[in-house]
Amino acid sequence: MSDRRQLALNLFIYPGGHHEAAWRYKGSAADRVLDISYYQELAKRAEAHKFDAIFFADGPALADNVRYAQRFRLEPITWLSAIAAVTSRIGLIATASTTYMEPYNLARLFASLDHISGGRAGWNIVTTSAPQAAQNFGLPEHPPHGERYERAREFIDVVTRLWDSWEDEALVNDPASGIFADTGKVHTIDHIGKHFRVRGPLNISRPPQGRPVYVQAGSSDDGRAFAARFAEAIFTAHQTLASAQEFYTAIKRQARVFDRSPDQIKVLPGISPFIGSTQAEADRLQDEFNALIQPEYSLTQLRQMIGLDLSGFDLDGPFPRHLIDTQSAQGVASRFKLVIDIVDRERPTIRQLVQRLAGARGHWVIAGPPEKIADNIQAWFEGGAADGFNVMPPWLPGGFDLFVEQVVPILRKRRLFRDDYTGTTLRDHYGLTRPESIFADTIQAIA
Ligand SMILES: Cc1cc2nc3c(=O)[nH]c(=O)nc-3n(C[C@H](O)[C@H](O)[C@H](O)COP(=O)(O)O)c2cc1C
Repeated sequence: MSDRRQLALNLFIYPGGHHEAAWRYKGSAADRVLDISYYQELAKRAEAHKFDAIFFADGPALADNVRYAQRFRLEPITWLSAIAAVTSRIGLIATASTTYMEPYNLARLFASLDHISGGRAGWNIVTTSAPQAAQNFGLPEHPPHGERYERAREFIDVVTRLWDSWEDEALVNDPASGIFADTGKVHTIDHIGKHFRVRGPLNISRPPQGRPVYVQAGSSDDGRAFAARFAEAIFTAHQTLASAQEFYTAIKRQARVFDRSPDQIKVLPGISPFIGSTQAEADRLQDEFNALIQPEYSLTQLRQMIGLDLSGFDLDGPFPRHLIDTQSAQGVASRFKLVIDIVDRERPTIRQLVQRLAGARGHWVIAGPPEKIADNIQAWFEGGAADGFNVMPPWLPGGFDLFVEQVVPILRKRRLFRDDYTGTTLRDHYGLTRPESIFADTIQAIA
């Protein structure tokens, strides 16, 4: 075991891969999009290479561009439960929405996943970026950005206390004495707030990790403040080292305001690598993917990111910067800023912009030989920009195989990534402490 600071590496799984045309690429597993054995194999492979976790994104609505891409997926907790059964060490991170879930339901689901997996669950806390979800939940419209985060803060408070509602020693389960639970250690939470009224306690004992790992993925001002206060791992998208450094420094500084130790927050940007034995080969591979892009799909993606419909515009004409309303970033504020930064920095044509974003929806796409990928990972890791990465293969499974076979050994040789697991839970892998129940040592309990 190395005494050097170690990278955290997650495999972020999109069914066919992260490039928007991945499912059309000859090597992708497009026909296995609903085949659980495919995902079990991927997770086992990530575990064999000692990855920290696998991660599934999610939203409770059908994407409106499903005509052109594999934009649907299994429900993440169900999905990860089936994966938990065939793995033993790898962390399992599922996305679930604070805007479109109830805290009691969510607390049960994640407590169950943590029990089923022996302490490997993580919750990617999102306020949901897809506005069309509102119509599936009887709401006239997607709540505004600030309101979603306000609800999210109350939501976190409720689920935290539900997970804590059983103290660690509350489960006795002793047939000889006939005592199943020490009810002096099982607490109601009696929450009455603006958004929720929840009595508690939870109907299952405390999760093995105490609480699942809190992951957060919003990078707007509200999102950052939320992350600094609650998140233990942060997923984020950056195009440049400078932007990632700014984010990293600001988040760790903000965390101190909440009396939190900066090393209890792992900042994990996305990286989508096209790997070739030479730069020319990697570039060719990326070109092959870009040739499969369908502009109709790309323009819908762009509209979702920046609220601008460019259908009918000349793809090879300049991007019409003057049409952007910088005040209108209601959906995904951070992704909006990222796209505008690319436009201002590179002055691309519309086609060049959509190709930039096709790789991984605004995440960092890098093409090159394995050493170049490893050098860049090391530069971000040692340059105050990242504690690790969400690895986002352009296509699956081949794009992941290349990464673990060619890049991971270099990282290991440089003693930047573990040779083996040293613990069993996701908290162990990330080096996070296990929180005590907030009810520990209190005497108030259920009657
Ligand atoms: C790696 C990564 C994964 C994300 N996954 C999801 C997701 O699964 N569902 C979702 O609604 N938003 C997802 N997001 C978006 C954010 O969680 C957040 O909802 C969105 O960015 C709006 O917040 P913001 O304006 O603070 O950025 C993801 C973001 C990143 C960086």
